[in-house]
Amino acid sequence: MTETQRVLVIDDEKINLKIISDILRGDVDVTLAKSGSQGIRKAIELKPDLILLDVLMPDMDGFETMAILNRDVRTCAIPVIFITALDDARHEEKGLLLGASDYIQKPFNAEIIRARINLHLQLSQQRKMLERLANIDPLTSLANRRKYQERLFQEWDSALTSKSPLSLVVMDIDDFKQFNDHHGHAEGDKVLQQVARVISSQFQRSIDLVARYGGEEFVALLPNCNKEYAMEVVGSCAKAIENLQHTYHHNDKKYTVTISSGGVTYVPDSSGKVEDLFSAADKMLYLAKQKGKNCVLWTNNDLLTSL
Ligand SMILES: Nc1nc2c(ncn2[C@@H]2O[C@H](COP(=O)(O)OP(=O)(O)OP(=O)(O)O)[C@@H](O)[C@H]2O)c(=O)[nH]1
Repeated sequence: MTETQRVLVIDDEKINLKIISDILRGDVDVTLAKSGSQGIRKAIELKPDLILLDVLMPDMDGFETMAILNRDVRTCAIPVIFITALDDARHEEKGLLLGASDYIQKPFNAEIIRARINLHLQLSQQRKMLERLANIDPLTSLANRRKYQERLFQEWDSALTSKSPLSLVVMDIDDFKQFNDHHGHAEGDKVLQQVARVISSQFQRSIDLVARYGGEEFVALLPNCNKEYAMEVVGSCAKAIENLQHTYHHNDKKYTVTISSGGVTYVPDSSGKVEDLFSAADKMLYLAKQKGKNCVLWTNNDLLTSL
């Protein structure tokens, strides 16, 4: 089922807001704002698929509003269509140069408005689909490494500002080569999918990011999260994965699929480097494997600062 798309209309004249919402009603969700500042607030809050923005408004005009929307990471990707007067070529040009996707002219022509808006909503949908494809691992539907890297930098900066602990854990399936050799790659894929589902169901805070780092390795990035909570969740993941009871025999010994994990909790400061966070967790993972696998090892600031 496709979601109804949302269009935000920003115009100081009530009559224009009414005409446009009458034209669009039924096809899309319409949200109205009667000033630039109100429009910016609603754009941040509702993340519309498209914004229609009047050029001439008192206080903050359309160009200023667009410049603020462009500077904010939460709104800069939302396409904007300027509303201009029919004979206003200079404003059209300035709007397009600022990055507007298109313009519609007053007095309004219902058919042209519908056609233009439908076109831009289609483009917006395609762009979102491409964005999803670029950020999601196709086998497990988890975020991919690219998405994880992007979030890591954002969360590092934000933890640096708020001086809050950032936890990172790397989880790796034990002896997965043996499992593949015994059951075949297709069964191995199914295990990866199940493990991914288990891991993402255990990390329940909406701010946490779980991603497939590559191969049989997963990462979880936990903003504002202390070591105790992070270790508890990772422990639950490990138990739930063992309980899946994927077993096989190798050299007359029975094996069950398990994971080893390495984690770090760190309050970023200017002396630390974001890359060292992963290195510290990965080092813990390495030690967990050395220790005999199926266990969790964790570190904190000390290791990170000595890397
Ligand atoms: N089925 C399947 N296997 C994968 C995928 N990606 C990586 N692998 C396999 O994961 C295995 C990883 O092997 P190793 O790096 O030797 O690690 P391991 O056998 O898990 O050993 P330890 O990490 O030391 O516990 C290899 O056999 C890869 O082929 C995948 O997408 N699907």
